[in-house]
Amino acid sequence: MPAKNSNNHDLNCLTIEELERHAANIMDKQTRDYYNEGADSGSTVKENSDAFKKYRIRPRVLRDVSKIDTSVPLFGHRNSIPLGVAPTAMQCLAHEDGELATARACRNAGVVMGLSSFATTSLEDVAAASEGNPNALQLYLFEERSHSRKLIARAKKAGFKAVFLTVDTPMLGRRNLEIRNQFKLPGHFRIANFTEEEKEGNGEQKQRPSMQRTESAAGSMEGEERVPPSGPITFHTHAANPTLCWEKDIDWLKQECGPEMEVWVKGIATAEDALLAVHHGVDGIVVSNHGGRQLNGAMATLDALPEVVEAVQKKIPVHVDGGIRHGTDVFKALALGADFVWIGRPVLWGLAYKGQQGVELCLRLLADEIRLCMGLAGVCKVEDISKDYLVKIDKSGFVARL
Ligand SMILES: Cc1cc2nc3c(=O)[nH]c(=O)nc-3n(C[C@H](O)[C@H](O)[C@H](O)COP(=O)(O)O)c2cc1C
Ligand SMILES: CC(C)CC(=O)C(=O)O
Repeated sequence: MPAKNSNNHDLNCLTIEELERHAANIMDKQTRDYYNEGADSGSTVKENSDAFKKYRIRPRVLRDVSKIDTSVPLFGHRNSIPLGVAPTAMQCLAHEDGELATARACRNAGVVMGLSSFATTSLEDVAAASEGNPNALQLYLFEERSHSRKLIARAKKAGFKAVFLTVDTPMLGRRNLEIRNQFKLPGHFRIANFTEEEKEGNGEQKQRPSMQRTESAAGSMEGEERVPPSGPITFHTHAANPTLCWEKDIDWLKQECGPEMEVWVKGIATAEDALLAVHHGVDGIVVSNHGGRQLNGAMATLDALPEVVEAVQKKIPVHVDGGIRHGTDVFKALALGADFVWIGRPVLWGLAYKGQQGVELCLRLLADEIRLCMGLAGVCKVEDISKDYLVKIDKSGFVARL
């Protein structure tokens, strides 16, 4: 069978599920387990995807859908689809070109890229590869402020449009395969945004930034005085920061980012926190449970979305991620009030499958599905997608209008 047909389809890979299967065969076990697993039993990873099945689309017909515009405004640009690439750490594990491949694919697709603080490519190199396509820097705000301050200043200088503060990691979730595999970043890779800190070394920082899980990720024991992490910047010592709080940290971050970069919070799951986010003047919210990698047993993000949308009352944009694998999933999330969605693992699968080409394929599959879904549902513009286009099906099969 030819690998491509006249529509330029990759005949071996026509869906995100197929991409996942190809990637699983290509990645080594350590990487596959690290990328794909969730916390504890992994039930939240599954529920994030399953939540979409509770909704069905109510298509409208005879509406002239010959001109469909899938683009949306974001960070002063037009994003070609209402979807962005969520920040995921250490992309060089999937493919040697890592974050550079993702940045180039995003640039070619006109899709925003979120870059993890714990990337294997520096933010300056990613910005250069993006050639003006907008990026957001995901931030793990360290207790040791000077490192974060430097990173923010570098992102500003490199032209990043926003900082996404991850707020669902006061401690790191327990990922059992990661522990069992004694997962660590192979020696030839770098946590590229912190190599300067490593060189500067303060005596305790002679080792290079490592990725080995340590028990300090769980925070201090009751009665023990908490000592901020020192030594090499590892994700297990520095990504989790149990001291983060609204009062102390959000104002500080807004001040550091200044007018040049928006400040978003990633990892909101309740109306209460959404209201606090609005109160503290952040520029936007991402409803997320970290792809089920943090609190297993948390609500699926699609289930958390309506209360956040209701609380925010359109005062700031609400985005969502978690389990999005089809164009129809994007449509459903938007119909429930999200302004935009982000995808995490599918991009890693694309990278593993064929590097930049694989990420382009991933984005193209979803872009095609979004357009097709809009056309078949009778919607020409993204802003016209509303809850009128959805019904919810409960366990007994009862169909309810929203
Ligand atoms: C392997 C992996 C690494 C991740 N790294 C980060 C990270 O460094 N920072 C962060 O805020 N979220 C991180 N995430 C979470 C994603 O940004 C996103 O919330 C999640 O992947 C969305 O769910 P999905 O993978 O089902 O699309 C990571 C997710 C995965 C799967
Ligand atoms: C640097 C990390 C903590 C990456 C992450 O967020 C994850 O593995 O889920």
